[in-house]
Amino acid sequence: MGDDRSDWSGEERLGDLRKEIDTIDRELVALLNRRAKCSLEVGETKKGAGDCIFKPKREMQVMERLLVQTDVLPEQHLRAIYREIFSSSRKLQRPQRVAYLGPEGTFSYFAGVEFLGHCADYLPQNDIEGVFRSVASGESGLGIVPLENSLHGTVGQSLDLFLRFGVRIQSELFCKISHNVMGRVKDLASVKRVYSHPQPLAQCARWLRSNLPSAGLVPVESTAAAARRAMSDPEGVAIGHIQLAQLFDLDVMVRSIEDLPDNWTRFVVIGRGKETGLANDKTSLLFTVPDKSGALSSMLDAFTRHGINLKKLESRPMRGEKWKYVFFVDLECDLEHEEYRDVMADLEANCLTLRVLGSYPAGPSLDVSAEDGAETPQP
Ligand SMILES: O=C(O)C(=O)C[C@]1(C(=O)O)C=C[C@@H](O)C=C1
Repeated sequence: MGDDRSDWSGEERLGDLRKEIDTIDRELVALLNRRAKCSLEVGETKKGAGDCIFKPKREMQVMERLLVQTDVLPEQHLRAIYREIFSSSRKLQRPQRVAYLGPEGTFSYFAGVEFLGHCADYLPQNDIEGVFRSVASGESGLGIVPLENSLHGTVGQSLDLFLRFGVRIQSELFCKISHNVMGRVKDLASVKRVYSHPQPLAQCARWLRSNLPSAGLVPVESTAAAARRAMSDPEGVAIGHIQLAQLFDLDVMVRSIEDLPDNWTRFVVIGRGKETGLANDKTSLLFTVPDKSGALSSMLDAFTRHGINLKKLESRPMRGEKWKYVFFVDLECDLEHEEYRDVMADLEANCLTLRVLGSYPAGPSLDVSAEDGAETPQP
């Protein structure tokens, strides 16, 4: 009974292991502080040189090196730990606000936290224009905006805002979007109202028709606003991100109700700075061409001549000039790197105007639809 020798040795072993963990934790905190001091010095150097704080390519290189080294610690855990180390490091160098399409609980919010960590100060904006404005004015150091969706295509508003604001793309990320039914209703049969943003309502239309045919669909300005409505409606549910349930104290009633499950949104992080030095993977450009036969194809030929892969080509109306268009392209190269100087000259010779929106590393794929967030392979 209580004095079994094997229990005693088990307790001794536990005591020893806890002592070992305490020692390791002391060493870890000492090392984290050493790292933080280094980061502060890096920050001072950058301030002197007018350089930007957020260096996504450098963060990815550090991460890749560490992943090779990891042993029992799974990749996903190491990534989560380092996301927060980088987040703290950036904040130590310069407290940075991150503007996003609010309120707290939207997919933009979760994309931001999943990518930039919890140490940043997230500043909700009423619309995407507010995000661009906040970054361009210097109120926020960074902003996060949706650029395109794998099922619904380009977010035209985001592209158009690049024409009005002189901000640059610093990084990209791909987020898996999934929708859930949440509320304080005892069962589906008692649901009278379904609140959500029009897009999730459309993306779940088939499921709603089959499972809640007599409930009224109530479009609201965001999925977070829907969760707020569901909180005070005993016969209403919200559709949105699963973490809204925790934020608004709702029960998750049904998970992943989207009609097409492979739903990804590409977000970009915008800022005012330009990362220098490290060769990036992608470049986004906007350009205009003369209104004459072959003008666009001579631009495309220039990409072909230099062996540059075009990932995306989109045209948008030019502001204030009807029936004239501006072209947005994503290229698989770092056009701002010195080795592309001649290519840039060639491109400039073939267009009317050309603006580099940013060179940045190819983004990770994050399953922000998961309860605790997780990395998944590229779609
Ligand atoms: O290497 C830098 O430029 C740093 O500022 C350091 C550091 C880091 O903590 O490792 C911090 C922020 C950058 O986004 C990249 C890396």
